[in-house]
Amino acid sequence: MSSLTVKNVTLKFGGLTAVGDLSFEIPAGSITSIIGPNGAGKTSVFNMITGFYRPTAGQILLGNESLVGKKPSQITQRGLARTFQNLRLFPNLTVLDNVKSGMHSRTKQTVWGALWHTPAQKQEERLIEDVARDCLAFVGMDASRYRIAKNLPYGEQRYLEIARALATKPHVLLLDEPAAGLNYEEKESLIELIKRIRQKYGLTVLIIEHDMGLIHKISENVIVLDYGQKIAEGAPAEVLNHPRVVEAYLGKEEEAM
Ligand SMILES: Nc1ncnc2c1ncn2[C@@H]1O[C@H](COP(=O)(O)OP(=O)(O)OP(=O)(O)O)[C@@H](O)[C@H]1O
Repeated sequence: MSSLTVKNVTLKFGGLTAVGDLSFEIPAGSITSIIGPNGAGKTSVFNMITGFYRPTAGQILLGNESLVGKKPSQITQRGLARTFQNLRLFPNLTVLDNVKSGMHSRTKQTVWGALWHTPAQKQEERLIEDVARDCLAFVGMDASRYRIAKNLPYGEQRYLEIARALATKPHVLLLDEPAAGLNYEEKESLIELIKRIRQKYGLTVLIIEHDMGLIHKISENVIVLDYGQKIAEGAPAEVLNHPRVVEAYLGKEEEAM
């Protein structure tokens, strides 16, 4: 397993610096949260790690390998998987097909094999189905596998995105606001699920969240961004009471009032 390193990373959109000279290291096997007020640059960081945006400057490394310049699919192949703030499911496909759709960047299927249904292709399809069902069972959704994704309750759609990410067999799982829109009980189950994921798959988890209760309960390390800069990092108890962090959040609330 490899650590994930963000080194002096900057991202500019024209004159706007969304992320400025940001550095941090996520130890392999840890659960880390990235927090910060709206517009602080959290999703931009995820988008750079997963190849959706290319940093204007700096390095992003998985172990010793640079991820900068690689496409999202190449980054998935290297073992990083993510979920999105706004769900990106295929709404009209079944739950099972949604999970299988995430796995093709990790399979060896050729176009000919897929067209002619060769024995090797059939065997691979069976394997894909087994892995997809295992991941669904793990998040408690195997019984819903033939339901159409858009008909699921919102909380289950969020779990489905997690199952789809897990099916790519990642080493690093990035969750973008996984608790958004969930009620208290659903959030408590999510905390248990994330802990079980780390325990079972031994992977590194990086979470963007606004829910302080969840951050407190789950994170070993918290990184705080404001205006694209890191303003604090450390254990949740100390970071969440840090004067600059309190000021960043309260300042934003006052501006919004
Ligand atoms: N594609 C883009 N083009 C131009 N500006 C962008 C783009 N994506 C993000 N930004 C800007 O970069 C800054 C950081 O945005 P980002 O979405 O990363 O913040 P965030 O911390 O994830 O916010 P939120 O909590 O609201 O999701 C914001 O000022 C945003 O408007």
